Amino acid sequence: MSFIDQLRQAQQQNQSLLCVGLDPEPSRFPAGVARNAEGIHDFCVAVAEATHDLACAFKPQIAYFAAHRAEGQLERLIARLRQIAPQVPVILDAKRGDIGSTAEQYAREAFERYGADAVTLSPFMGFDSVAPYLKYEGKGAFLLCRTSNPGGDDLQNQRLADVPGQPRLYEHLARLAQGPWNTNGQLGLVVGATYPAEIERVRALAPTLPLLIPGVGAQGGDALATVRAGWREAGPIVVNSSRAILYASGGADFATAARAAAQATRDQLNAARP
Ligand SMILES: O=C(O)c1cc(=O)[nH]c(=O)n1[C@@H]1O[C@H](COP(=O)(O)O)[C@@H](O)[C@H]1O
Repeated sequence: MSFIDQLRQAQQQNQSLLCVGLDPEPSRFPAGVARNAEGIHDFCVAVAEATHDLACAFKPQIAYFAAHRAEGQLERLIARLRQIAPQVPVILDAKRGDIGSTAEQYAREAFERYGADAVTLSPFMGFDSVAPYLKYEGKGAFLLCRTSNPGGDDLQNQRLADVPGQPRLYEHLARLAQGPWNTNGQLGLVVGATYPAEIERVRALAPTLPLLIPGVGAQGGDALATVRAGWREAGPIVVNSSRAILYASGGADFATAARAAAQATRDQLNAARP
C-alpha cells in the first residue's frame, strides 16, 4: 500500500488529522519516569497507548533519541507502535539531506533500521539527494518547504531570479514536488501552521500532495486557519503537535492529560474541516 493510502486509512479509522509528535525530553519527564534512554522509551509508549485511537500518525523526532544514546530504544519504540496502533503510520522526523551515496545510507537507516513509513527530508541539495528514498516502494518522503520557524524566511521566502515568474524558493519547491520530482507519488511537503497564507499558496501549487503541518500547540499556530488553508478532499493534511500533548501535565497523570490534549486538538481540527 502507498504511504498516502495508509495515511488516508488511518485518518478515516481514527477520524483524525492529528499527528502526535514524539519529542521526549527527559528533563521534562514527571517523577517516576527514568530520565535516561529507557525512560525515553517508556514515556513515549505511555503517550502512544493513551493517544493511539486519536492520531493519524506518530512522528518521533530522531534528535531527541540520538542525543541521549536512545537509538536502540527508538527501534523498539517503533516496533511497539506497530502493536499499539498497527494502522497508524510512523513518520520519522530526521530532516536528512546529503549527496546520493550518503542519502542511500540515511534511507536505509529510516526504512530498514527503524522501519518508518515516511521520513522528513531537507531538499536543498537537490533531487539526487531525495531520489534514494524514492527507491523504497510504498514509503513517503516529506520535503521541508515553508517551515514553521521565523528563520524560514531567510531562504525559503526569497525569490529565484533565474526561474520564470521569479517564484519564491518554497513556491518553486512546491511545484517540483507536485510535478517532476514526484516520480512514484511518494512525496509530501512540510509547511508550518504558523504561516497559513503560505499553506494556502503551497496547496494551490501542490493540490494533491500530503502536507505535514507542524506548529499548532507550543508554537502557537492557528488550527482553524491551518485546516482551511490546507485541507482538501484530494490533498490530505497531517497536523503535528508535540510538546502541547507530551507535557500537558508534568505529573503522574501525564498520559491521561496527553490524551485529553490530543482529543481537544483532534476535535478542533475536525471542526474546522469544511
Ligand atoms: O519537520 C518537522 O516536523 C518540523 C518542521 C517545521 O517546520 N517545524 C517543526 O516544528 N517541525 C518539528 O515539529 C515538531 C514541533 O513540535 P512542537 O512545537 O512541540 O509541537 C518538532 O519535532 C519540530 O522539529
